[in-house]
Amino acid sequence: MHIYFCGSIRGGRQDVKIYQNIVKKLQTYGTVLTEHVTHVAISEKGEDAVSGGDEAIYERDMEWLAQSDVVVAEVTQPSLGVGYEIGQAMAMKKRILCLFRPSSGRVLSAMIRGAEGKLGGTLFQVQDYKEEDVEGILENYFGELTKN
Ligand SMILES: O=c1[nH]c(=O)n([C@H]2C[C@H](O)[C@@H](COP(=O)(O)O)O2)cc1CO
Repeated sequence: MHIYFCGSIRGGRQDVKIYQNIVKKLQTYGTVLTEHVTHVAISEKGEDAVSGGDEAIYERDMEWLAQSDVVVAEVTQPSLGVGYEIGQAMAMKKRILCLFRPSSGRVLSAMIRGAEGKLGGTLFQVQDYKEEDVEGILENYFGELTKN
């Protein structure tokens, strides 16, 4: 299974440790195409080791998104890129799980929360979670997926 993980980069790197935990768990279910999102060496300036710059990053990521079987997005730290990836993934009719921590004190964008169910059935889901529950949430989600 190919998994596309979305997490904030230029939107701010505050949650990078949480991304690491999520991706570690995701790697037990398949290949995470975007593991770099969890790298502490990538600052909020973005990747600087990609020759071809932002255009190459965009093209690589859209290609990975197209290849993915499931998209998991941590949406607590607001990020234009993550919002864009989710919109594109919806247009591609991908299976998408958005994870949000209400304990952050933030209120999730209506363009994400309000899109729940819009692809029909459970294709687009938003799940509120606490950090300590994330493994169980992913176990349930991927358990259901592999049943189908
Ligand atoms: O350097 C990058 N590399 C990269 O893969 N991205 C992608 C993956 C992330 O899920 C998302 C983060 O978007 P943003 O940088 O706007 O927070 O965009 C984004 C950047 C920088 O915008």
